[in-house]
Amino acid sequence: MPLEEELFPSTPGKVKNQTMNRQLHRCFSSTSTLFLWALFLIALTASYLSFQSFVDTGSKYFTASWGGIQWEKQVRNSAQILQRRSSSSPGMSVLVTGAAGFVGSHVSLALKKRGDGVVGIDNFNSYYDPSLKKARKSLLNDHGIFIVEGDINDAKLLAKLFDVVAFTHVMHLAAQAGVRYAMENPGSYVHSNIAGLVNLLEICKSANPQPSIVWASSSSVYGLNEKVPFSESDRTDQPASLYAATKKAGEEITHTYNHIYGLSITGLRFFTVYGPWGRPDMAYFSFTRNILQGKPITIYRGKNRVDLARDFTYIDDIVKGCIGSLDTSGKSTGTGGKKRGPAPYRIFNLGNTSPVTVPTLVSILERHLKVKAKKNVIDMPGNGDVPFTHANISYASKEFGYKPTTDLQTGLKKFVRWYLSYYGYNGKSVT
Ligand SMILES: O=C(O)[C@H]1O[C@H](OP(=O)(O)OP(=O)(O)OC[C@H]2O[C@@H](n3ccc(=O)[nH]c3=O)[C@H](O)[C@@H]2O)[C@H](O)[C@@H](O)[C@H]1O
Repeated sequence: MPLEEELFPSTPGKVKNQTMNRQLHRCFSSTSTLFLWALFLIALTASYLSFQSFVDTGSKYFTASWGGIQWEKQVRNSAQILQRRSSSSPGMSVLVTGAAGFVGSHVSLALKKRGDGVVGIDNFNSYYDPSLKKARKSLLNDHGIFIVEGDINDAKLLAKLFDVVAFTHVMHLAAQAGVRYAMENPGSYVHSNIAGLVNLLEICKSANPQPSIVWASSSSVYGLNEKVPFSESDRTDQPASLYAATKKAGEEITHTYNHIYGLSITGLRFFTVYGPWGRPDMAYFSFTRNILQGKPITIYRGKNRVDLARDFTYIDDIVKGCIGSLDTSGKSTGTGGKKRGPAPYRIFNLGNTSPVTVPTLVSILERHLKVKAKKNVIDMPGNGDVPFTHANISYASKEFGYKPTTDLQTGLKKFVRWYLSYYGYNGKSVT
């Protein structure tokens, strides 16, 4: 009805009829509104209930991805010590975190081969190609090592693992690695290297018996230190990257758990580890891929055109250092989360003691690959890199006879052989 007609009707009778109609209409429309509201509420309740059941199914699925009789059996079998080395050395049962990683997979295999029990945990994140991690996992699986897919931040999962197995040692290698990536994704370093570490230590401190812990720190903690070679007692309070800062924080955090709860702690400062099954994000690996694919490589150069140098350390030497550390770690002293006496707290450099410049690394690769690199040399961007690293290894050598034996030339030859057998000459699938 037009507005004027409603305000000024032409006949009074019409007004009465229209008023009745309007009331009827209002009544009808309020019933239909009610009906619509009821429908809406029913739909809301239904969607809430189906969401709840989705959440339930999800958590059941999550729980089901670990746990259960079969899963526990796999964990127990994998942790079984198969060979005592001597009456004084009964063998270990080791939880290896980051077991599908580069160092983790090598250490796990070496432990298993000499008869120790090994259970792995790895979150298979996509920082680099997870298919390489899956391939390492299947290699370990062939040797009877079970890797649980999970995150070290998952307290329930870690507690369950310690319920099932009384681990004597934890080899903690799970971490967010990479110096320059810390500028892109700082949160991932806090998540794994700080929060994950604390979560793991919380579980270890409450475990009964407490395990001894050996874990991966990094040469990067020396940061802007200029005294060479780097010794464990040198300054480590000038980190050049967030990665280094989180590793340094790890050294302080583990010290606290050693001090308060009597956990035996050994921190290993690895110096640019390389070798077969390595990390695709590292220079030697990405250079190899680019050289073979005919793509240019970027070589950073330090201040005043000085070449950058690293104390590149071959994986087999690092594995020996890890095992030597485990064998000499000594016992944790706490029970029920309470310290009973002082426990060992140690930090070792694991390096090669002979730094090599990045351009030399490239020329060794060119020789092994028989391909010339397309080089693009630029000044080092302010991205967390340090100009050089050089390890003094006398402490590790004294404590457990650490003695690296593979030079860069020999180690890269082994790496290239593995690379070509794994990816082929084109290596197109490498990401
Ligand atoms: O010892 C460690 O604690 C660390 O070692 C490793 O870090 P880095 O020593 O930085 O190794 P890596 O990236 O291979 O660069 C090697 C050299 O190539 C130079 N570099 C690198 C990339 C590039 O494109 N160009 C280049 O010149 C670069 O400037 C550098 O001079 C681990 O990644 C790290 O996780 C940690 O474990």
